[in-house]
Amino acid sequence: GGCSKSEPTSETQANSDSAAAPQAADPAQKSAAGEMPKSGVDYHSFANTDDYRVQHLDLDLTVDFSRKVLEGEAQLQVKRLNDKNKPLILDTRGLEIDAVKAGHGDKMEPVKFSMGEKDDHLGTPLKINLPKNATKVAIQYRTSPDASGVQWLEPQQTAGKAHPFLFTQAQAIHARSFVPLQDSPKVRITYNATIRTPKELRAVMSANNDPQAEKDGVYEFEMPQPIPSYLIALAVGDLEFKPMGERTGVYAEKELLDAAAAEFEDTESMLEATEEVYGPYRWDRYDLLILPPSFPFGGMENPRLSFITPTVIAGDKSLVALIAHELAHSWSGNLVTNASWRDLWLNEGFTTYLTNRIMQNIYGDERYKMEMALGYDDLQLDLKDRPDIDEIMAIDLRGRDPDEVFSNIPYEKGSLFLYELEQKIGRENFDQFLLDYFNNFSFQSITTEDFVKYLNETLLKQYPDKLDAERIQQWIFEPGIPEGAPHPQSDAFSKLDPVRQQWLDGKVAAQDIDTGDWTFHQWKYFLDGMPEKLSEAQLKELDEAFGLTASQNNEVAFSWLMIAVRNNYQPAYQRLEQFLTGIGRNKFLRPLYRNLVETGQGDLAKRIFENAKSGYHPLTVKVNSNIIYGGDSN
Ligand SMILES: CC/C=C\C/C=C\C[C@@H](O)/C=C/C=C/C=C\[C@@H](O)CCCC(=O)O
Ligand SMILES: [Zn+2]
Repeated sequence: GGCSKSEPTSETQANSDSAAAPQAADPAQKSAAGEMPKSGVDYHSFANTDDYRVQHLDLDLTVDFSRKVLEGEAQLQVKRLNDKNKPLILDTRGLEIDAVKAGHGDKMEPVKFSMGEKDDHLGTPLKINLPKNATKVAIQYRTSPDASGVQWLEPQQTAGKAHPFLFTQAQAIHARSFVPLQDSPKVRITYNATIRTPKELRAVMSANNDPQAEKDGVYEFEMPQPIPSYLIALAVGDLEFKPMGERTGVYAEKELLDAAAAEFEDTESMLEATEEVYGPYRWDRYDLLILPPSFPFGGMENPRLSFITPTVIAGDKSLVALIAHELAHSWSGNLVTNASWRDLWLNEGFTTYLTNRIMQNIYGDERYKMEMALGYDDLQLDLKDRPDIDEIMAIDLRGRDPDEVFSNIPYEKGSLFLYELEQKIGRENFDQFLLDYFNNFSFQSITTEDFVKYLNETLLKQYPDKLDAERIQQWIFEPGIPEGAPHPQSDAFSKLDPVRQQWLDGKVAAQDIDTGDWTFHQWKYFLDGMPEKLSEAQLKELDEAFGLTASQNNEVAFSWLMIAVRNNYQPAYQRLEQFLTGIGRNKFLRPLYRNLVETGQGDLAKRIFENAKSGYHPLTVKVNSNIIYGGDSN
C-alpha cells in the first residue's frame, strides 16, 4: 500500500518566502497519517511551479573528461504566473553555482541566490530573487564528478577501448544533477544546446541530431517540442551512424554498428505500423543510440534518440521488444506524460500495451502471446516477491526514492488493465479511444485523476453496459489483480509444461528434448518454471545438454544464473561473476544480488559488487548497494 512517510507538499517547500534559503524537505513534517497524496502535486521537486513556469532552456556546456565535469551556462526563459514576486526555486543536485543573472532581452543583471538544505532524495533547492520584469535567468555552474544522472566511462569500459564515453540518465529525478531547472514531469520545455567536446568525439542529444555534423568539437542541438526534464539526454563518445530506414538509424561505436543496424532493422516498420493506428509520429526522426554495457536499463525513451543497452543485440532479433517499447513511448510517455512519478503507470502501462501490439503487428500472433504471457508472469513475480513495492498503479511515492520503488507493476498491471478494456469493448473501438486520447492530451502532462475523468467522459459513457467505474477504480487504486482479469496464455509455452515435468520425473533425458525451434521466450519459460530446488545432477544435466552457463543470450543467461544461485551450482559461478561485472543493467543485477543475499551468499555478493562497482552507473551502485548492505528501504 501507499507509503505514509511523506515529504511536505511542494507548496510547503516551494512557497517558502522567508528571507532564508528554502527549507529542504523536512522528513519530520509527516502529512496526516493516511492522507492521500494530492493529485498534481509533485513531491519530488522543490520547484514552485505554481508561481513560475520555465518554458525554454538554452544550454551551453563544455565536457571535461579529465575533471569529469560538465560546465557552462543554463539560460532559462521563465513565465511568471502571478504577481506575488516570490523567489524562483529550482531543483539541483551536486551543482556548483558560480553566478546567477536575471533580466530580459540583453539586459541581464547579477541577482541574489542561495542554496537550501540538501535532501537525501531530492537534492538541493536553488532560490533566486528575480526582478519583477525578469523573463530570463542565466546560471553559470558545473556538475559534480559523481553527478547521479551522469556516467563517465573510461576507454576500457567501451567497445573500442580507445576513447572515454559519457551519457546521462535523467529519469526519474536526475536531470537536476546536470542542469538547474524545474525537474518535474508536469513542466514541459523546449531546449537548444551547444555542447563542446574533445575533437575526436561526437555529442548526441534527445534533439535534432545531425549524423553529417562535422566532428569539430562543437555540436548544436534543438528540441522544438516541449518535453519534461527527465527526457533531456546527452551522450558523448566515439560514435558513428548507420541509417536503417527513412526516419530511423543507429548511432554506436563502430565495433557495434553493423550488428546493431541488423538487429534493429525492423524499427522503421515498427514506426510505420504504430503511427497507422495511434496517430502521426510527432518527433521527426527516431534513431537509436547503443550505449556501453554499464547502461543501467534496457532502454530509455529519450525523444528522437532512444538510448539502448547492447545486451539486446542477440543476433536473432529475440530481444527487440525493447525497441518496440522505447518507440511506443513516442506516444505514451513522451507525447502524453505522467504529471508526477505517482502516475508512472500512464507512461509505462500504456507503453507496455502498445509494445505488445507492435510485436503482434510485426512478428505475428504467437510472438504476441508469448510476450504477453511473459509479462503476466513478471507481474505475478513482483506481486509475490516484492511486498515492499505497492501493488497499486498510482503509487504513493511521498518520501521515497523513485529508483528504489521501480518494478514491473506499473508496466504489467497497467498493460493488463488496458488489455481488459480492449477485450470488453473490442480492439477497433479501443484503438479509436487510444488515438483520441493521444490527440486530446498531446504534449500535455496529466495525472491519474485526469485519465479517470477522461475515461468517464468517453468509454464509460459510450459503453455503460460493458465497463464498470468501480472496477476501474479497483484496478488503479487497490492492491492485487481484480477477480476475473485476463490471464494471457501461449500454446508455445503450454506445451513446455509437460516436457519440463517429464524431465523432472526422470522420464526423459535433457539431451533427448527437441529444443530446435525454441525462441528465447520459450527458454525463459522453461527455465523460470523450474522448481525452487534442483539436485546437482539435474543442474549438471541441464547445463551439459543446453550449454546454459555459456549462453550468449543475456535473458537466457539471467534465467539460468537465477537457478544456479539458488542452488549454489558452482560451475556457473565464474559466468555469474563475469555477468554481474560486465553488465550494468539493473533488470538483471538487482534480482541476482538479491538472490545471493537471500540465499546466504551475501559475502560473495559484496566481493563481486566491490570489484565491479567502479564500472557501474551511480544509480546501479545505489540500488544494489542498498540490496547488499541493507540501505534505504524507503
Ligand atoms: C513507481 C516508481 C516511480 C517512478 C520511477 C521512475 C523511474 C525510475 C528510474 O530508476 C528510471 C527508470 C528507467 C527505466 C527505463 C527503462 C525501462 O522502461 C525498462 C527497465 C527494465 C529493463 O532494463 O528492461
Ligand atoms: Zn518504458
